[in-house]
Amino acid sequence: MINVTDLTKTFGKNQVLKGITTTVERGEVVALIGPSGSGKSTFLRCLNLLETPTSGSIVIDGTVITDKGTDITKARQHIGMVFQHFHLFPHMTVIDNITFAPRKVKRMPMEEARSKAKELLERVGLADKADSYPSRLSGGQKQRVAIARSLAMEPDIMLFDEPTSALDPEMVKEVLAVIRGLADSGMTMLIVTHEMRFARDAASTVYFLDGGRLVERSEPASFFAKPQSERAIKFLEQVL
Ligand SMILES: Nc1ncnc2c1ncn2[C@@H]1O[C@H](COP(=O)(O)OP(=O)(O)OP(=O)(O)O)[C@@H](O)[C@H]1O
Repeated sequence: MINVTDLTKTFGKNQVLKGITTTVERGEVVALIGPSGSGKSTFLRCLNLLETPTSGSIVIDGTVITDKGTDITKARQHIGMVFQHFHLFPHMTVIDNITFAPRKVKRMPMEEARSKAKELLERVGLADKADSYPSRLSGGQKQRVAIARSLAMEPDIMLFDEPTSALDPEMVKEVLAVIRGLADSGMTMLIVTHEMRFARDAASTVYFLDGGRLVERSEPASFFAKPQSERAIKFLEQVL
């Protein structure tokens, strides 16, 4: 579904991604872990062209999105992204946040968009918050609205960039439960996370990045039981 070949990204003189090659299958849930600055977010952001790769290629469902002349808006329609800070539209109600893109981009009729939004709110446990404004919600609720808003575009792939890092500990669980539900439903997902337990329990594959390289790519059970590289061993000693 996603084929990445020899992907590099350089900011000024800083080569942040140093040739990443990998394949993500449909339905795979990839947890991206590694030390701060190892390139996890940059890798994720390259997948929906929030960062333009310096070299290499990314092919999603047969479309080379890294070609010059790629229609970025079109490429992004199939990829949802959820950020650490929720980026909700503050002056719109929850339901208007969710219906905005389907109406504007897909030209979905209002009634259909609202009915889909209500289903999504149900799914993330916020059916009673449709008419609230984001400022009235807790961080965990805001993040769940952000997830519903991404899902409203019916993406094939969801990208999560540290979705729980800005949340108080008691809210982490509710957001991870929603993400986990999505994983169980077969959504293809890549998640940059510092939640090792989540990576171990919910991911199908763990990517360990270090210094801009994909150092290990394995099933969580084997990665956490027996990491192969010195760097991963040291990293896990620090975080577990
Ligand atoms: N827009 C940018 N301009 C310049 N440098 C950047 C930019 N984005 C990221 N970097 C640099 O790229 C490197 C990797 O950053 P990235 O955010 O991808 O790492 P990360 O592994 O996600 O780290 P963290 O866990 O701390 O979020 C860092 O040195 C960072 O300063």
